[in-house]
Amino acid sequence: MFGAADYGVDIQVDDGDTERLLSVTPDDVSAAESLSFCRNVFVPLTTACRYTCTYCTYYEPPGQASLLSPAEIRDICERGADAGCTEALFTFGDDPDDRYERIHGQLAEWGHDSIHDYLREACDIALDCGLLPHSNPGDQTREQMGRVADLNASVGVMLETTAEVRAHGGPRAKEPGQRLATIATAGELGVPFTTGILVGIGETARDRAESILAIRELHERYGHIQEIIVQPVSNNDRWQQGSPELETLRRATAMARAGLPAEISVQSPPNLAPVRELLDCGVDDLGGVSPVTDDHVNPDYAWPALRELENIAEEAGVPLEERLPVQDRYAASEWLSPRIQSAIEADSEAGRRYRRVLESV
Ligand SMILES: O=c1nc2n(C[C@H](O)[C@H](O)[C@H](O)CO)c3cc(O)ccc3cc-2c(=O)[nH]1
Ligand SMILES: C[C@H]1O[C@@H](n2cnc3c(N)ncnc32)[C@H](O)[C@@H]1O
Ligand code: MET
Ligand code: SF4
Repeated sequence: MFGAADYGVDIQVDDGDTERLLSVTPDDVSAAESLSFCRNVFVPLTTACRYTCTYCTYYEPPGQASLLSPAEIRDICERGADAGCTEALFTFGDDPDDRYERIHGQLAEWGHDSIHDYLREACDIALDCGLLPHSNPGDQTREQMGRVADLNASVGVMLETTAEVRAHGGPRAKEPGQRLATIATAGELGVPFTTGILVGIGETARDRAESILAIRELHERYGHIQEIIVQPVSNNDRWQQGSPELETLRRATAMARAGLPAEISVQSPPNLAPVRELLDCGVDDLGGVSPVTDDHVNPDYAWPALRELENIAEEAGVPLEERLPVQDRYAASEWLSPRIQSAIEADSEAGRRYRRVLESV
């Protein structure tokens, strides 16, 4: 349990008063009544990336970066569909800049003038294989997101933090302003959205509170945030500064739960976080878990088997529920394009699989 600690963070407001904007006490947060997860395949479209985040081993420099071919995308998606998955997760490097001539040349050869134009084809392949696309291409302009919105069940980008941190520094720095703009764009376009905070990259507790409040504000404006991931940064060959302490993660998770409306799920990734020790802080989702592919962003951290997720839920005394990459409350409304809606409703093997997942909860 929480102990006596007050999880609050003082935020100094403009007029000089100190206001407790995000003050969390044990009474504000309790364990969720169920745990959900989504069966997915991870499709790493390209390892090219305009940024160089210091904790990330995913991106590769221009001479080495790769691009999956349409045949490779289809192969991953078919394996996913065969394993009962419902989601194709397109997570890849942020919009490769002009240093990546080779990648742009390859895209041009395949008839695409941008990575988003190619993502559109990739989503089409996933749908054709019976998977619902969830794309996480990092920062996007309105035009880029608009290019792929109708072929995605949901879209996501980790806010990570509103703070300027050294981990994002250097000549090609990820900027919080641009991340927030991407989340706002999704709201304007009416796209169900996943975001999250990355804990332990040099941000303070106050920065985490501000990040959560920024997400809340955008959700209040657009109503499009379906879940927030509270993700601990993990050690790898490029990042050896360690992961956050359990207590830090507990505070961050509790703060997310208490600071956001109940309809927003709080996700803890079971391959990166000690989920069992976070459940009483309000976690209700275990995110996308793959029976088929690695977590290509954190390849040293294997997905737990379904049996392990069942154990976690059983020990907590709550049901484990499979979900689609879009939350039920967006599923049958104006939030989804006709193409995605008809994929869910289709009288096909995939449509029946989606409805089984929807009806199981
Ligand atoms: O398998 C993963 N899924 C990741 N997901 C997918 C997530 O686990 C769920 O599959 C989605 O929430 C859709 O239901 C992300 C989704 C986002 O929108 C933003 C970031 C991530 C990060 C990961 C990730 O590192 N690994
Ligand atoms: C897919 C998401 O994974 C996160 N990400 C990138 N590198 C790491 C790491 N070492 N540990 C945890 N998360 C990471 C980024 O925030 C990205 O948005
Ligand atoms: C591989 S990282 C995930 C997608 C994107 N490059 C981001 O940082 O948000
Ligand atoms: S975390 Fe995403 S944006 Fe940062 S370097 Fe890795 S792939 Fe690029």
